[in-house]
Amino acid sequence: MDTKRVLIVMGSRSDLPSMEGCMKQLDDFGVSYTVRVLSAHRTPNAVIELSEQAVENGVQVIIAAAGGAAHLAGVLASSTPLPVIGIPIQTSTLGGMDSLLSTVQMPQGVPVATVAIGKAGARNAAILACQMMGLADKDLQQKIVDFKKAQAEKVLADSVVE
Ligand SMILES: Nc1c(C(=O)O)ncn1[C@@H]1O[C@H](COP(=O)(O)O)[C@@H](O)[C@H]1O
Repeated sequence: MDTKRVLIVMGSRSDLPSMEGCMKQLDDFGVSYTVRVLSAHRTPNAVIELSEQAVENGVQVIIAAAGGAAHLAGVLASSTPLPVIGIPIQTSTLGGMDSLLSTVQMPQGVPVATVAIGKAGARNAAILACQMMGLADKDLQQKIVDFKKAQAEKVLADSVVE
């Protein structure tokens, strides 16, 4: 099996539309990833097993997305030494504030690096994962440098409104 550097886990297939930007951003940086749909509530044993095996499978960063009572990222973080980035999925009932608080408010000793609610957060999770991996991968780090430069140039080019 090919080693994929990023493991993306989402709580439900209903989260997929919110996650497309995350996958696209990793594609743009040329970073390989695996996507799994598993739930800390519905399939707890499978989530723990996946997390426990992540290091030996060659994973470097885990990205976890869940909505509502979003315990997925925290449960993944409980069973791996790898960094876990949590994406709070936007919800129709509480706007994603439920997802945000249940992802970010981890107890001491089990951090989850939580990004913004929804699609912006999903894209930022991919960028943050690449920044982490860029510490030991100078080519990837250079791609981040180029990306930020291009982004800044675009903002400056569009900066004059009238
Ligand atoms: N928050 C969690 C977890 C978990 O934290 O393990 N598992 C599923 N979910 C979330 O439930 C929402 C509704 O899921 P369904 O659409 O399958 O009912 C999704 O946003 C999912 O991430």
